[in-house]
Amino acid sequence: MSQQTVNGVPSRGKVLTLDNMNPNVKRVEYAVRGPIVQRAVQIEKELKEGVKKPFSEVIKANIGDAHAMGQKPITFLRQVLALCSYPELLEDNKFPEDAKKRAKRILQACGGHSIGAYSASQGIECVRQDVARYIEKRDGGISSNPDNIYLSTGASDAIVTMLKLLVCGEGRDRTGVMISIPQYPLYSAALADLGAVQVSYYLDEDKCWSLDVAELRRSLNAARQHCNPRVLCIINPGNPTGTSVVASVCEMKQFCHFLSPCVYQDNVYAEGCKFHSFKKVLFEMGPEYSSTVEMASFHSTSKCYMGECGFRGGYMEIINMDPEVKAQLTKLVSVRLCPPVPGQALLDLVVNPPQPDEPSYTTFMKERTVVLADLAEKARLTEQIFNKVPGITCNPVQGAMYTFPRITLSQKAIDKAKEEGQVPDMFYCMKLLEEEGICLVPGSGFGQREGTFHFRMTILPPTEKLKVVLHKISEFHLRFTQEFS
Ligand SMILES: Cc1ncc(COP(=O)(O)O)c(C=O)c1O
Repeated sequence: MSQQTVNGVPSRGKVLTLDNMNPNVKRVEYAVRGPIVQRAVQIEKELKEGVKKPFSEVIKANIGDAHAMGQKPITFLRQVLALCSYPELLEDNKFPEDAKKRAKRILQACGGHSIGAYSASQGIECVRQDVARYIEKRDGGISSNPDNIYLSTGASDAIVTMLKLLVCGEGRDRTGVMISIPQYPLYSAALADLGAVQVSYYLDEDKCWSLDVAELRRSLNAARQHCNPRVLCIINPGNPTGTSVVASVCEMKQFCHFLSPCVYQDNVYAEGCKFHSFKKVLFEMGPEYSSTVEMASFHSTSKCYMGECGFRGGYMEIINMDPEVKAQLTKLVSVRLCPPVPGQALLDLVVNPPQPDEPSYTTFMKERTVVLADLAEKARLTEQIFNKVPGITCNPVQGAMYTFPRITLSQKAIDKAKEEGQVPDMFYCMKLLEEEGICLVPGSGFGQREGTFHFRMTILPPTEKLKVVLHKISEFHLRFTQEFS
């Protein structure tokens, strides 16, 4: 047999091929940056090259990235980070004294007094102390131990670390992790990567995407037939559904572990709705729960009013974890040395913002309030505009920074999508992208009930731009419906 050559040199077959690579990695899917986003990037390049399109820019409403959508950084956060990054600025009198004080405190806590040095693997001690104090204040005085706080590279890293710790067993003993449908695809992707069993429970779209305990029980009982469901994950407030989960958590004791990502804890807009931490709920349920339910909750610098997702700051708090397992967790996080130190510094400012007697307080509060008030207004506008369109049904955006409206697609549209080799909502979103330059994520990337179709859109674009986006989607929907009627 003749040997293949490349430029005259005999070529050796690849050692790593699709057939022999880790099969779990091939099962990983992450719609938020999937094929639709790749096409959006390609269209942006085509626009730059002068290709004529019916629009002049691509609006990427596919991801919760506030700064990419034009949100300005909060002054105090960036002042302290600038001072930490370039301590010579501590001599500059343009910086307020409280920002300097904070920067000095953080620098002193850093190895070598520089944010360029590694920190302890669990995170800088004084930052963990500040996180614990923040949690105590948030939860009305329920104590939090800095030893139970682990700083992380955004929330994603901590969530994956916790899942790693939890997954074990083979066959029917394999760990099952209950996640909501729709869900944020980090969870399904991490479960696929780790070879864990995804156990889906459905949120009730007709009741504003609420969590139904009977559905949790159904899903748990069904899962027991084929795996070992040990973990319940509840995203609160929800992504992609934009709803604020107010759940009865009496069922929680059935689970060995409870994961509570609450990266949107400041993003609650609906009147009468308030963020409830599950830790607080546990303590309100009494010591039978608060001293036994093993729980990990997660927060991040990526969302809320700061939107500083590029800094990759975050933390997790664990409660009731077996001390020997905790030692394993500490060992596991030490393998990646430490989370980014600038992200830790930023997190410190988020959990310990300027106080009323400090010079930066007024500006800080003004900037924070404007961002959150704008988001609340955009949440309201989104629901209002979409619900005027026949064929789009949009639940109130009570929290987080997304809407997940239901779209009615005709059989003709569904058949056409099939002909094109696409799932129907991908077909819809691709067509929207090609015709209007708006990039959304198809609902199928988050999971949805069979026969229903949705898309996820962030409400982050500036208000005037958001209005244009909402109207363009509305007009597109009417055109699409007519084309496939
Ligand atoms: C529910 C949920 N968990 C985790 C994350 C990850 O956030 P981070 O940027 O902190 O890794 C996100 C980001 O969108 C999210 O929506």
